[in-house]
Amino acid sequence: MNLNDPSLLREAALVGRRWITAQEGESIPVTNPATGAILGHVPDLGAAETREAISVAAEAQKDWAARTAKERSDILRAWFDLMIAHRDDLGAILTAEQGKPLAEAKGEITYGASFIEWFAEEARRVRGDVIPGHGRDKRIVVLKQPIGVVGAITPWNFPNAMITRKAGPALAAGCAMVLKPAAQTPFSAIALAVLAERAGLPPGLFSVVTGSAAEIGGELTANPQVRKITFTGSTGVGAKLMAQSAPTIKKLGLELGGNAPFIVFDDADIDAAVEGAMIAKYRNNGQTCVCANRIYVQRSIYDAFAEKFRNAAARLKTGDGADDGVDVGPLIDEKAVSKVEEHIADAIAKGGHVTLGGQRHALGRTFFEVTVVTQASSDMALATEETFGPLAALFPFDAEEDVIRMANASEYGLASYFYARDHSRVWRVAEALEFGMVGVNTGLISTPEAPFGGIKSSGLGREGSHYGIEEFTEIKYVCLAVQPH
Ligand SMILES: NC(=O)c1ccc[n+]([C@@H]2O[C@H](COP(=O)([O-])OP(=O)(O)OC[C@H]3O[C@@H](n4cnc5c(N)ncnc54)[C@H](O)[C@@H]3O)[C@@H](O)[C@H]2O)c1
Ligand SMILES: O=C[C@H](O)CS(=O)(=O)O
Repeated sequence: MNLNDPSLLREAALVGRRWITAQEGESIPVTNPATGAILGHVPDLGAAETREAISVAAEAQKDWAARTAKERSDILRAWFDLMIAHRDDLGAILTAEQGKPLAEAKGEITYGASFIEWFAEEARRVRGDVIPGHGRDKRIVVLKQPIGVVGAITPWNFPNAMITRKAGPALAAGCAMVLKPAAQTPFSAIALAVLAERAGLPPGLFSVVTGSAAEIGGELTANPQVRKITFTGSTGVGAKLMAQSAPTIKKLGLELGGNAPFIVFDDADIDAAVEGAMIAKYRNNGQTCVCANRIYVQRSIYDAFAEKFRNAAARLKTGDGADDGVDVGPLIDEKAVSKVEEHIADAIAKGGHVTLGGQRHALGRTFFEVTVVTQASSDMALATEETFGPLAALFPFDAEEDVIRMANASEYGLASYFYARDHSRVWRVAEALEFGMVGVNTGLISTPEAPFGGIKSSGLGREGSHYGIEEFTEIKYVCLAVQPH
């Protein structure tokens, strides 16, 4: 990996005010999923270091909260500027440890940095209220105050943006954060901490603790000094962390699994729908929480859509994300490959037809062919389980009410998409879909300006938008008795 600034790839964890290097004790190798090469090592830390990070964070947060919003905003802005200035290096590190194509990785850096930029602005707009009193001698004031120390746990699929989407609002609100990144992609998180220090973020406010997920997560969820847990990852782990947080009544932010329906109605622009479905399906090799897991196409246009979609998918190039012209990288690990294989085999057994791909890629390792299955049906595993890979399943449907029922028949409620041009249908379907987010005539909806999040088993709370910073504040009601003169 050729970096302009090699110091960004640091084999160390940041625990409070001190860096602990991988050489100082037990360490964990980090590998490139495309080549299997070991990129470096990070320390294998646990509960003791997590406790230290929490304690230092609690102390540092007091002064940070006492600063003006402008002071916090200026430091966040400086962090944003450094992320953009080092975009190429951050992208190279991300591709090396996560596998996505370099262009997509650089895109994630821009997207991730935009949350720091957005919340540098929002920092100055956290407002309370003055409410008319319930008596002539009473005044009601509502204060918005930072919640305090935040525990954060993030996934490997967006190892930069899933962190900044939390750290941005938390720090802007005046909180401190102790982060456990995914074991597969720690270097992206560590590079963010290096740049945060350079931006002038006070020591102790942002820790990156690498090591045992169970031990670090156990301490974050049990320690009473941690007042909020913000988690992005699978629904199963989210539920476990929710239970672990219950004894200390922590505020929760959960960004969990999805199973997005992508619906193409007979009045849609088919070419636009194909373009949107390609993005919604194959971005990050199908490894996003908002991927189109189920593509429903109205029967009268099914064959035309299926042919166009297959031809577009066939043009995607699979390979090492560091190589030019690659559209789709490797899957993160063998477990991910097995999940895709299981969903394909199950679909075939239940009447599905593989019209493209369907096998492990000739490149070996965890590369998998871009795959399209037609004649998909609701009894297939992929209809209810998150595939998290390059498998597109096309379901035919007849009536609008049928596809709404099928789309909503899921434990998940994160993202959904549909293409239609009749404005009454657009309103009817957008209101009927039971999801936190609806893309209408677009397959890409994620942006810091909008509230990202889901309902049902897809989580609690929202990240991004002006709603996002509220998640890191507490409301305090002050009742003032004022004696008449
Ligand atoms: N809703 C969203 O915004 C969003 C975004 C990205 C990914 N996801 C979801 O994340 C999943 C894929 O990511 P993943 O495989 O990293 O998920 P995961 O739940 O396996 O891991 C997520 C994080 O939790 C940690 N973790 C795992 N077990 C833990 C435990 N017992 N205690 C504490 N921490 C623990 C992992 O080390 C990792 O850092 C998919 O379901 C995807 O939909 C959701
Ligand atoms: O995987 C889920 C992320 O939230 C993806 S994105 O925010 O849509 O880029």
